[in-house]
Amino acid sequence: MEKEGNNLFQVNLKGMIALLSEHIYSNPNTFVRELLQNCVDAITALRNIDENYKGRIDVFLNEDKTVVFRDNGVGLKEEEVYRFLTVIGESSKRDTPDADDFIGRFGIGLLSCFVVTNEITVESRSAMGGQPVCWCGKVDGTYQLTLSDEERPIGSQVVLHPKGDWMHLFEYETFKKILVSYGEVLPYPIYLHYQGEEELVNTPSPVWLDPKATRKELLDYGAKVFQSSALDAFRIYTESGKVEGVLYVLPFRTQFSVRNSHKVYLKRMLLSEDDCNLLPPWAFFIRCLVNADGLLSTASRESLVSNDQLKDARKEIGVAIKDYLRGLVQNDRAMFNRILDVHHFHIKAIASEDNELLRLFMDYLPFETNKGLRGFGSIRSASNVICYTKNLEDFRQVRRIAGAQGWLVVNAAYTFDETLLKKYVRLNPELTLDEISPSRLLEQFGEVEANKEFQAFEMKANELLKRFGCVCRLKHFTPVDIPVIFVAEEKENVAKSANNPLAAVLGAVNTAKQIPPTLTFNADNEMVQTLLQIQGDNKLFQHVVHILYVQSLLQGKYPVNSEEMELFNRSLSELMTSKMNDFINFLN
Ligand SMILES: Nc1ncnc2c1ncn2[C@@H]1O[C@H](COP(=O)(O)OP(=O)(O)OP(=O)(O)O)[C@@H](O)[C@H]1O
Repeated sequence: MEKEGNNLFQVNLKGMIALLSEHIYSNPNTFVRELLQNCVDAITALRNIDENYKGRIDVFLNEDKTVVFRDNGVGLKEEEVYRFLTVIGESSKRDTPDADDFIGRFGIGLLSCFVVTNEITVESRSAMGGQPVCWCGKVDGTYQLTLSDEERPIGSQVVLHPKGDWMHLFEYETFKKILVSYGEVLPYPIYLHYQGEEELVNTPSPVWLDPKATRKELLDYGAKVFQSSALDAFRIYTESGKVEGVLYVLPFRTQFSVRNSHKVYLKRMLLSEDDCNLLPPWAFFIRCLVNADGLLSTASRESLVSNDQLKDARKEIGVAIKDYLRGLVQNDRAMFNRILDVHHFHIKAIASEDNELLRLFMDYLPFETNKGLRGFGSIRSASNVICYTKNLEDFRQVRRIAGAQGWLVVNAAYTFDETLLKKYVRLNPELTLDEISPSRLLEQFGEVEANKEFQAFEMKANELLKRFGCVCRLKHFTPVDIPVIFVAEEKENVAKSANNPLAAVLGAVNTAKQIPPTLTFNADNEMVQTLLQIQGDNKLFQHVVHILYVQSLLQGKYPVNSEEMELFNRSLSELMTSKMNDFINFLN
């Protein structure tokens, strides 16, 4: 039966604590971050009243296996303990005018301690007066609160009794490493106390947040932090999200799919070793070491909330990277070339979506041509007509012949290359693009005169290669040292390899032919001229045609099927045997 009125949900406190403490924080070290952060926030609250107040954090790894985080911050009064420590989700940092100054805001961070302890004790004395308080919360959801008349300094200390399973986290070296990783650049000094010794473990003013730091200082710092030196380093600052720090240019080629390691801090607390979506998707050649004072973290504090501010910050970072590259082109060409050497693929990606950078970078971008790797500047200074092939197959086929015709041909098969060429030519009307294909190339070859000898030659050669679907032609072309050239459009190329079942299927689907596979004999080549003279000797003629055919397939990197290979081997061995017999006969 339905009851009237608004009813309250019941909460299983124990389950809730387990959920929040064990599942929202994926890493057992998280409690160090949460406790440090509470210390920092408490000091910040006091500094908002007195800006000259000197905060400090002391962490004790005690002999009795207790761990203490102590701060000289604002502390808590009795009623604040009731309000903020006994209610899950309540936070003193959320609904205040200076909320933006604090790292915490969800009111659940302290619960992360329950991953490593069954009991949390908070001893505190408020800077705002009142008696010192001692609150002890247990993992079963119960707590005790006592007031004390004892003298205590202003501030708070949190005491944990680590659970057996997690004792290894409290070994000196391990614990110090965790403390340093989270607290390294927090704005107040952190002292670690162990066996009667005290050591400062952080650098409240790190060089990478110093606007006056030199390039060398930034590079040295990056090399230490990431254990890998960078090609270059430059500082950035964004209005949106107040992101400040250093971007490093990676010294090695990166894949679009590979994740690099970064360091992203939020209000000086380490947030993630991922870029947290601060970098634009094309900036894979960049590693970031940044602090964001104006962005929000998710509750697990392992990534940034994906909001408009983050989007705008990412845009500003994109602009900063482009500005940096633009500055190099104008003032430090040597560095730009070093970066291009390693990251030209990414730089091409940037130029392909930004006309201004395209104009600026294009002359320096490398393209593969039939005359080796060339900067676009050298390609366009050779001719206003930019010849290019769309795919690698076409490029392989045309490269040598085109070279002999004096053409410079760009292989635009790589990602971005064709887009870059087309965009750049659109921006520069004095240039034109000319797509070269094997069939276009064949059209350039000179016709032979229509005499009977030539026609008979073509007919006989055609007859021999008909079974491979290959047409034979006799033409004039350069260079003269090439006796034959085989040209087939890509689809033909696939269909040709009939011994491969997959190729046969594909061939059946791709029936649209552009040009038939054609073996063109060079009428200006010495061997072909000799071949023309032995048309009468059928065997010898056959062998040479077969060998030239298979050789041209191999040279053009076409697939050669087993029938073709067998023919090649047989022709070659018969030719050699007959030549040796001729020699023996000659000797006798
Ligand atoms: N060292 C401290 N000094 C003063 N107050 C503290 C201290 N530690 C905790 N508190 C109080 O306890 C509250 C709850 O702390 P808790 O760490 O659970 O959440 P939070 O810091 O407010 O938010 P978040 O969950 O985002 O970290 C705080 O809002 C603060 O009022």
